Amino acid sequence: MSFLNKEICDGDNPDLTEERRTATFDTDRMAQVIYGSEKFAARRRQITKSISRIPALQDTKPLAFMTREEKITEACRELDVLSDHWEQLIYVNDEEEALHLHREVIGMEGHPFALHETMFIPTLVSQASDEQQEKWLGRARKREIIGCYAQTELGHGSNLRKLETTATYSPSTQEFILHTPTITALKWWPGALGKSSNYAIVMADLVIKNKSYGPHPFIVQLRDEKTHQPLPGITVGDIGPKMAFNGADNGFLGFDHFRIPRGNLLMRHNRVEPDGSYLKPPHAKIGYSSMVKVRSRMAMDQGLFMAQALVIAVRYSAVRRQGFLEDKSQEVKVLDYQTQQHRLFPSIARVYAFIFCGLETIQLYEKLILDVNKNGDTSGMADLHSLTSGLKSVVTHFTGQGIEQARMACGGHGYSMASYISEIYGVAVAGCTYEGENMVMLLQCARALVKAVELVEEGHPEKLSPMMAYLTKPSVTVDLTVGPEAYVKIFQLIAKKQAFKATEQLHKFMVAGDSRDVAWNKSAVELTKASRLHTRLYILKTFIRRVESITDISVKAALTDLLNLHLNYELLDVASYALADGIMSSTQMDFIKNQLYSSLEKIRPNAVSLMDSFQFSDLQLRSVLGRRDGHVYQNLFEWAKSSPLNQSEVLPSVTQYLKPMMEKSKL
Ligand SMILES: CC/C=C\C/C=C\C/C=C\CCCC(=O)SCCNC(=O)CCNC(=O)[C@H](O)C(C)(C)COP(=O)(O)OP(=O)(O)OC[C@H]1O[C@@H](n2cnc3c(N)ncnc32)[C@H](O)[C@@H]1OP(=O)(O)O
Ligand SMILES: Cc1cc2nc3c(=O)[nH]c(=O)nc-3n(C[C@H](O)[C@H](O)[C@H](O)COP(=O)(O)OP(=O)(O)OC[C@H]3O[C@@H](n4cnc5c(N)ncnc54)[C@H](O)[C@@H]3O)c2cc1C
Repeated sequence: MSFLNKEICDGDNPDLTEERRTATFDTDRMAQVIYGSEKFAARRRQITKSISRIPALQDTKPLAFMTREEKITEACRELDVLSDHWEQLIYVNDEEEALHLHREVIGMEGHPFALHETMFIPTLVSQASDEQQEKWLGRARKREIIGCYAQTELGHGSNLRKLETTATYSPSTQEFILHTPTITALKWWPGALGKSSNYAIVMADLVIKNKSYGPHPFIVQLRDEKTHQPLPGITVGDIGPKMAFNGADNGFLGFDHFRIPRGNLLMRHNRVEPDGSYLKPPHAKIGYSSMVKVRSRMAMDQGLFMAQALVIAVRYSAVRRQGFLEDKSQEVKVLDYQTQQHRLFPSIARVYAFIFCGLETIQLYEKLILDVNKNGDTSGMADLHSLTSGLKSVVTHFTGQGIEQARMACGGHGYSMASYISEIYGVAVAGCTYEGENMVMLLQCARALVKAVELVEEGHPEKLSPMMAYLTKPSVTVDLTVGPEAYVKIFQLIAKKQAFKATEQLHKFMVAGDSRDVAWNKSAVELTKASRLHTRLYILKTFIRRVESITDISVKAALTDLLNLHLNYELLDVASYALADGIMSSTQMDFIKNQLYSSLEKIRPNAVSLMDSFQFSDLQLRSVLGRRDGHVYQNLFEWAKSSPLNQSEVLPSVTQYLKPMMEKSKL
């Protein structure tokens, strides 16, 4: 059976058209699975179409040829155009639609509202009291003010307990005095802080009567709403160019005894009364919820980053012809090489796997905030924290690897900014650092794992959360031909063994006299390994669950091929653990390899459509190499001709330096 990939156009490169015609599923139906519902997949297409009808958002100068200032100005111009059309384009206050709109129009290099949407508003939603929401949330949602999230300092990012910015309460004036006591206390890194934001959520150490209560969120006005000048007592600016994200003004911020009213401490969960008495929150880490929010989105967002790189690499691989197989009269598409498939297809599988996890964790966060805000129920916080800590670390690491492979899969043209892959890479790998450095977050996940192992060892397996239940599973011999569940069983055994080994090592050091912290550090590499395996098991199980739930037969069949590839690739990747512990035999290893190679062949005819299903417009992709029409050579030549260097035949640098130098050499 052949399904028409909906947007086949007569003028497209025939090599791509051929790929689209031979797909075995409908890309609109696949988009419904990717984006979680028929309704949202259709809304995305509708929004993309509406954007394409706004001339001021088309044909912008390529970002690769712009300076940082030009990028920032261009993002602001686009935001201004969008604000004139906002209500016609999306349902106001729909976060997913707003994200899609921004991704499409402004792209991934950053913009003044990036942190406003992802952290400033969510912090007001989760941390501000009803009265405070009344005062600020409406204004923020209407975009009358621009906010950011200022937590990290020059000297500390990971260890929040050592943040140095203080918010000292003065009962006589009922104000907090914000102060930056040292250079290392300067806020450093917050996105959109440098030049765009006029408000910030500032995380500062709450001090009352000389007692420190740890980091708390405050809403702080930074700039005059009319003039945009920094308020007296505030030093603020941009931290300079970065590896990527250069359309964003990540900033620094210092306070010189800057006073804010008592009502600016966000007080949904804790309070400071006028006399300075402090009311504790229901959970010590509730003030960290905005970080958990972003982490809960990261599997989805990183999946979409990797998807963009793979759309480019897979389309290009289907039009790039080089070398011969059997037929010596025509060169083959490089996508037909097994090595090219092995380079790209496991990442395609991971993209789908990450996105399915993201769909789940985004919902888990929403449920958690409802539970906390409506019923004061914080019981889900620990599990979501450990899950999202592991997940953000694993997905960002593999996304970086996948994007780099996509770049190499495009040969020389992958290295050109025309492919846009380097920018996607730069933006995506920032995720290994922001929202918790990956090692630090893997160790957070390990805390929960060790606790769970200790419960099993102490004879309390009934106290384990469902995610940890596999730690009680007995060793069994597994027949891999049975299907996905057999792979899960082996993965569970591997993950369980590593969790117990790492915990055993930790305990051994403690028994030998080390403090828990020192023993923890001596076991840290083994602990992070346990966290990775635990998280990869979760990803694998989510993938299986999602595929099982699909009703469209052809979509399910295509995703089953991808799932099989994922199962075999993941198991092969961790096979050293399984072999060392005698969980798998070398015969089983050979079986997995053969399964993997045959999965590559099965996926090959659907590769282009599996990536087309993400329905990224050319505007969003910003890749000359990955455009939907597949006319890569013409498009590359036009792009190169448009380079500012090619706008004159002889550059001033030649007239000024090279010519005189060559003349001198003649003498
Ligand atoms: C187009 C562009 C697209 C997308 C991008 C756009 C915008 C986004 C871009 C960038 C955004 C980036 C924003 C940021 O980076 S904001 C700054 C983020 N910073 C961090 O993440 C800091 C990381 N550090 C921490 O989170 C913490 O310091 C810590 C490592 C978790 C340790 O905290 P600490 O207070 O010292 O606690 P511990 O003593 O280690 O643990 C005590 C106890 O508490 C548990 N815990 C910790 N955190 C939480 C939590 N959030 N929820 C629930 N429980 C938590 C911890 O596990 C431990 O529990 P035990 O039972 O083991 O005792
Ligand atoms: C693009 C980008 C955007 C950002 N946006 C924001 C923002 O909007 N708001 C904001 O507040 N911040 C933001 N940040 C800052 C970011 O959250 C921090 O940089 C991040 O949390 C890492 O902290 P750090 O820089 O202190 O790293 P460090 O902790 O100094 O990490 C350095 C090394 O030390 C290791 N290390 C540190 N602690 C431990 C430990 N306990 N055990 C083992 N190893 C350890 C790490 O693994 C790492 O290898 C952004 C950063 C980037 C890159």
